[in-house]
Amino acid sequence: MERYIEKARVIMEALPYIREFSKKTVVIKYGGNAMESPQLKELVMQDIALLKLVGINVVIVHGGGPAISEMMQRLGKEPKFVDGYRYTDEETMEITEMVLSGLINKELVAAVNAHGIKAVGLSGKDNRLILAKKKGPKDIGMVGEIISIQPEVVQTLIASDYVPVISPVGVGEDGKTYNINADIAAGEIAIALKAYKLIYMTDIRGIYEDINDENSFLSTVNETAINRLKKEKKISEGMIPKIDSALKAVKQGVEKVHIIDGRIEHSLLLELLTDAGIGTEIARG
Ligand SMILES: Nc1ncnc2c1ncn2[C@@H]1O[C@H](COP(=O)(O)OP(=O)(O)O)[C@@H](O)[C@H]1O
Ligand SMILES: CC(=O)N[C@@H](CCC(=O)OP(=O)(O)O)C(=O)O
Repeated sequence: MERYIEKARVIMEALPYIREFSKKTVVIKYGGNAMESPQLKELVMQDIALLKLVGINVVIVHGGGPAISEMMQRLGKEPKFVDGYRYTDEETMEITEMVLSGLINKELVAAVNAHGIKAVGLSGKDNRLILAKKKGPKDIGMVGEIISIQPEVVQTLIASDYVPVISPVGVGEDGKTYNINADIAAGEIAIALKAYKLIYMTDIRGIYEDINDENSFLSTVNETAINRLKKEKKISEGMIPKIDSALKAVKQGVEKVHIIDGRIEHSLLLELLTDAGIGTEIARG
């Protein structure tokens, strides 16, 4: 009997967290690297179903960098990155839109639906959710910088109990299609929705002072620490847009921002509904 009571205790550990998060909006940035294993992906979908069923307004913003690179290679194109952004010529933009707004977006929607949860896929083009312009100052092709987020369509879906699943492809005033870094899209969408929490699921435990030293893990960083880490060039590649957008979100009112390891089984449940603080918290101040 004690064994069963212990299980009940574990479930009860979630009660204060369910109370805290119920009816609140939580934006989850689901990175391409954390999508690579089909088994893990299924566990992520289970977590999302549970979070939705306990009353959390889950919004998914997905990436898919590795899948875009793979498709480019299949089509004989070599992926190139500049400061963590994909060099996006016209053809790469077409491939990016097909992979992100087509394959990945629809696959995620179907996977959430398979758990009996209502989900609808959108890209930044739907009702001009992500209005963008060409990013400067370097010419990296059709990479976009966000001008504004028009969150009405997402708010409408949330109000009707859907999980919105968003692909980070933006549209310009010029009608052109822009490739937006998914971390930046997630941060801006969280701000526009006045989300309570923003979680970046990635392929590393969180932020390290020294990426080669397991003992240098940082469970919390604030603006001062982030500025120092950047100045000392301790943050590189894909972590740069993540940390920049995370900090911006914290400064613009998102209550809690976390970077977690999407390779850990049930990382979302651990982060949201248990006492186990996994990952790095981006703190205010
Ligand atoms: N100081 C740091 N701490 C942790 N990760 C870092 C750091 N600097 C750079 N990185 C890199 O950032 C990567 C995560 O970003 P990215 O590859 O863009 O992931 P995702 O596809 O999930 O957005 C890590 O795998 C790591 O190689
Ligand atoms: C401009 C730019 O770099 N866009 C990204 C969009 C996808 C993305 O960000 O995916 P991850 O989160 O999986 O890295 C790209 O083309 O890879």
